[in-house]
Amino acid sequence: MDKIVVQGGHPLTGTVNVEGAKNAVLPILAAGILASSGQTSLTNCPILSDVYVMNDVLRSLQVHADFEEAQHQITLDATGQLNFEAPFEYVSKMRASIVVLGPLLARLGHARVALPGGCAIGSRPIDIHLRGFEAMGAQIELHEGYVDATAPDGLHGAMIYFDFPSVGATQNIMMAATLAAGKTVIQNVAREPEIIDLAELLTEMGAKITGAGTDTLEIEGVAALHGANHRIVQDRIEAGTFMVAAALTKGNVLVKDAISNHNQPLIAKLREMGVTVTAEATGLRIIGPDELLPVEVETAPYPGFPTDLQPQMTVLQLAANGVSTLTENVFENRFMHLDELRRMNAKYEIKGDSVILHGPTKFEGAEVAATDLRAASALVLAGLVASGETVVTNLQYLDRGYYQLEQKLSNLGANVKRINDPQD
Ligand SMILES: CC(=O)N[C@H]1[C@@H](OP(=O)(O)OP(=O)(O)OC[C@H]2O[C@@H](n3ccc(=O)[nH]c3=O)[C@H](O)[C@@H]2O)O[C@H](CO)[C@@H](O)[C@@H]1O
Ligand SMILES: C=C(OP(=O)(O)O)C(=O)O
Repeated sequence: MDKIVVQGGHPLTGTVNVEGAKNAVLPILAAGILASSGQTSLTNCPILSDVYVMNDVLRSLQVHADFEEAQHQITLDATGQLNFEAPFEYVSKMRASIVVLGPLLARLGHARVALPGGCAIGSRPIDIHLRGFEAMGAQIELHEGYVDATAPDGLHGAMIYFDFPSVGATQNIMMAATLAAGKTVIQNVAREPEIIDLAELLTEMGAKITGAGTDTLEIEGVAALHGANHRIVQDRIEAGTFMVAAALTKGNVLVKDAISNHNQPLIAKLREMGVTVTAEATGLRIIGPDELLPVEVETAPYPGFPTDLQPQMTVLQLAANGVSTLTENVFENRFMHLDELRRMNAKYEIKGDSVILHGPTKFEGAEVAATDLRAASALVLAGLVASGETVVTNLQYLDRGYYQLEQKLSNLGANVKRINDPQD
């Protein structure tokens, strides 16, 4: 099993590159299913285990998926006879594979997709997705662990209101609506940059979509979509992770190509904590202060503070000089990294959805295990400022969303190594 070993105490300096966004490329790969003619060519694709899993899901559906890693390019061909079933074997490896349901149903009139389970951060139901498909005329049955969705006469446009601006439901229903008969209006949708990226790809494929990035989407169905070329948007969560790391280590880092508009809530909180954040021509420069100030943070759907930066942010708050709070409003169980940080000398109390974090923490190196993707990066970050050696295990989570994190951090001057220990 691989481990990351960090010797703390080195400020980060230099320039770091950011990959294409995991959360953009996954639904965009699923959108490739919709192209009944031509190939879809995607550039700036990140080399992540989740991307390999999504390619395998597509291949199980008879979509040809070719990943040229050296070019960060994936070419999809969905022009052949497609299979309508995404089996448990693949879906169980990655929740996000549920976004193939909308494209399959729209293209084939039938989709059978294994029900994704919950995960460490929450139970993550898909009721909003399913109510959306039903409003568009689909019949949904749940049996033997599968969602069976049929619309033999095709989907029709509908007025849909989401109880919560779910990212995945917005993507799934938007994709299904591109080929539905008539107009679909979806209110209270997610506004994340990854939704805009997907809408841009779909538009390049011939879809008629307005309102991406606002709380209402309008989609006029078309008869067919074709392949297109698209560059995946930069990963704002990876960028944000490096921004936090720079601030934490009193570093001076240029996060290349980071899009400041996509990380406004983080930038605002970093500035409140005394961090210098400057937009430069080629990215965002982060300079950490000698003393971090405590701050209150609440996660919320975009444009609120992203839940996917919450674990990393708690590390920064624990390092701040005073008492900070963090309220997690998106997932019901996303504080598991704190149990591990406690082993590194963190002091905190959880009260319902909030945690009170007592800084300043003198982090002490320890052996800690990641419980999910962002917990993994948060533990590596804590190691950067801990005394002695920190060993982070369960790196299968890290590999879902970070490409060569240890390499990028050591290029910035950190003492971080990834080692393979065959004894484990
Ligand atoms: C691959 C991907 O893009 N993943 C992101 C996506 O996940 P994902 O699309 O799964 O997140 P959602 O926005 O759907 O979920 C947010 C909340 O809504 C709840 N919910 C969602 C759907 C539903 O039908 N019913 C329901 O109750 C979930 O349990 C959760 O508590 O957005 C999350 C919220 O920003 C991010 O943390 C994930 O990194
Ligand atoms: C929670 C995340 O991803 P997923 O929805 O794929 O589990 C994440 O990227 O932090």
